[in-house]
Amino acid sequence: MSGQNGGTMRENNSTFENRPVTMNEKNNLLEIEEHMYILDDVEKPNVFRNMFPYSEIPKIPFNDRIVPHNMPKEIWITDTTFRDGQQSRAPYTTEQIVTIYDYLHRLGGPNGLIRASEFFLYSKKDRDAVYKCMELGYQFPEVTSWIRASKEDFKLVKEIGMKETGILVSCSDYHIFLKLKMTRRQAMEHYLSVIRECLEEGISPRCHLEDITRADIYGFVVPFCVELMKLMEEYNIPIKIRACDTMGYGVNYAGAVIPRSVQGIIYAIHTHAGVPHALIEWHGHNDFYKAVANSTTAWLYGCAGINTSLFGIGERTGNTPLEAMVFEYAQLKGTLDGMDTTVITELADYFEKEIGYEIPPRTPFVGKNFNVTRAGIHADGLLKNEEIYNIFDTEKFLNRPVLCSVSDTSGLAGIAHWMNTYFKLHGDKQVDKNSMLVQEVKKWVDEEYAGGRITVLTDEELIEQINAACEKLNLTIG
Ligand SMILES: CC(C)C(=O)C(=O)O
Repeated sequence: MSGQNGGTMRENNSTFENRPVTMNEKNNLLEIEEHMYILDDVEKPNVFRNMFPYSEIPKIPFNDRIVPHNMPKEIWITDTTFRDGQQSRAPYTTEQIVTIYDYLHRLGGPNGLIRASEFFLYSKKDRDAVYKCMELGYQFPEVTSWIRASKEDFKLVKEIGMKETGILVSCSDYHIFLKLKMTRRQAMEHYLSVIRECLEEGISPRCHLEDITRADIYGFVVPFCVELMKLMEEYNIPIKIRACDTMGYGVNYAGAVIPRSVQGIIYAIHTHAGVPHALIEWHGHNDFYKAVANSTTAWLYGCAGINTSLFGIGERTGNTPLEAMVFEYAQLKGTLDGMDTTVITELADYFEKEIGYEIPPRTPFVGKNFNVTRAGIHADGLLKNEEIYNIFDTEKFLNRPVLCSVSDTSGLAGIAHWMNTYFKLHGDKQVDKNSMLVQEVKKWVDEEYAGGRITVLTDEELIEQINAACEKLNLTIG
């Protein structure tokens, strides 16, 4: 596998066929590699019109270069709820930030799988939240910052006692030429000087390579990362590379062309720029519904950290949802490694009740309906064995027992299942779909819909009808 690029491809065709590589050859090769990825200081921006025609829907070209799987031994999640998340909504109060941070700590478990979170430092309120979170004394999530890239702000980060800060280093020509009005060389020199200032303060920079899925990977991103790795060696301070799929253009299809190929980008950063797995992070957006799949792909191809935000709240269509990556982690690794998934339900309740954020009902893992089955025929299956229509034991992992909502299509089985779940009836206490009680309630349900109702029945209505039926039949429930 060598550099795969649209316009400015430089390939390494050197091979050492069927014989051991000598030390000299290895050193030569390393030198060649380093010089192969020199900055391509183009005169005009490369906006990849073949992929992004703007007046047409973006296109996904393929060159069928296959990237090998290369999942790091250790992978983790990082959080941007208080940065990208807050950019897209009304700011959280200091108290809300501290409460959410505390939940994140519990969710991440003793192994700190929610490794870090990033905070604004702009206002007093922002800084108060940081102080309060730091006072909790948790190792994880590490409290990191997001600042304007200036000497004063680096000093502020240091004064507060933080080790790491995010710095914006936009890398596509859309940003370099069209927004910053710079050439690639000017942008690179500017970024490197800012990062040097940060290192001079002893702060570890996390470089946010904005818009990487529209950037010239071998003409700018790799040469820039090679320079960053040299700075890292010079200062002996870790430099993180955050690959930001700002517009959600990344795709995870095998053989797709960079800069859209997630695996191609991660491969280039790790193999050709020499960035260690632990220092590569992926930050996705969901504009094309791909935030989760792309993030998992980034893990699979060499990225250790996936940056996420709670419930995917972030700019436009949002970021990779944190809770989704918890379950992706468990599926890839075969273990939760100590993460407490029930905290996800507590967080969802907190967001709805305390923050007033309405979680769309069909949202996986947290929406009101995520494990609610409506159709009668499905409910019948659930009643026989809940595994048939539930993704996993949602009661155990999320404190959310599988539910069957009652509507005109629920049938007797749906009503019986609703009662058993709602009243937590187990064993011989359970009601049967053929019982008098269920039949009596069904009569009322049928009348409701025969009268033209089109909405599902609420819990309160059902409880009222069940109580009335129990009284009529001289029964008690449970
Ligand atoms: C502003 C940058 C860092 C970002 O969040 C993104 O690229 O999505």
